[in-house]
Amino acid sequence: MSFLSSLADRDHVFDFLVPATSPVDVRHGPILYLEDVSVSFDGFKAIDDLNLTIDDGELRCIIGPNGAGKTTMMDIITGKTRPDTGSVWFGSRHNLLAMNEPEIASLGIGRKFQKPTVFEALSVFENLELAMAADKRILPTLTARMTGEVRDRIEEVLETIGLEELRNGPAGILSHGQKQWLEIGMLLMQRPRLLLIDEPVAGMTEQEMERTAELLTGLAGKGKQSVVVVEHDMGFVRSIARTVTVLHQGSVLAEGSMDQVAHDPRVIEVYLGADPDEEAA
Ligand SMILES: Nc1ncnc2c1ncn2[C@@H]1O[C@H](COP(=O)(O)OP(=O)(O)OP(=O)(O)O)[C@@H](O)[C@H]1O
Repeated sequence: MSFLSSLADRDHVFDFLVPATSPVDVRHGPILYLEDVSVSFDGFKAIDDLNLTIDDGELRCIIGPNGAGKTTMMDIITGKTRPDTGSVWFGSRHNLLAMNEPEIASLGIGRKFQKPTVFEALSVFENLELAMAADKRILPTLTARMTGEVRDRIEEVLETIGLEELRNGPAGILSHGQKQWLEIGMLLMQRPRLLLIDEPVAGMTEQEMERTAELLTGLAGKGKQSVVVVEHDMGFVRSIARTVTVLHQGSVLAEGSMDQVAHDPRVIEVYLGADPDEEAA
């Protein structure tokens, strides 16, 4: 919309009038919208005219070969990398390209990297408590400032991630899978609207993978979170995916149900290999 026509549009809300913390507005569209986004590193186009739309409450899986641009895409959404061109919107109000990383995080976009980074010496409970604290160096319990509201939220999150029984044990003794769930719980403490999760099941046992599938599918939903999962494990993707986006050379090669993309000849050629049923089973 041009500046002049936006002046005439009574519903138009100017960026500078919207406080960074105002709630995400998904009444008229998606929760996340990337349009014609490109970024080059030393002349190499890592993201090339990328278009992506994530609906409110959706659970989307992103797959693609190494170097397809999945991490760079996440970096652009969270403000770590600035694209050369394009636009990135969170709901219809928040222009993410006008914000820095902390501002974007405070809007309710949580990111989980592949490797869990919990505080091993602290208990599971304290890790969740710390995720809520404004000053990460001081546990609220030490200053006797933990409110009932925070305590209730911790209880809720402990139940969601299935670690109630382990609440008082040090996070260091958790299995790899349990650490991943705790870290997801730490993100949930902030009541995010969008979760970006990088390879959640790498290194997990079958049982942990099943539990993670339940956790992620349970988190997604309208009025709850939207979840974007980058994952290489096709069995896991098949078990959780409604819609799969295949990235290749920085743009969307295919999008659809797991079955649709697994049988797409272009996807088979660049990513899945010759036998989609075998690879995607
Ligand atoms: N900061 C950077 N400087 C130079 N090149 C970069 C930078 N970040 C990413 N790239 C390049 O951009 C391309 C896309 O990388 P990216 O890490 O986004 O891919 P990916 O899909 O996440 O891969 P993987 O599945 O291996 O994690 C790669 O060729 C990578 O080498």
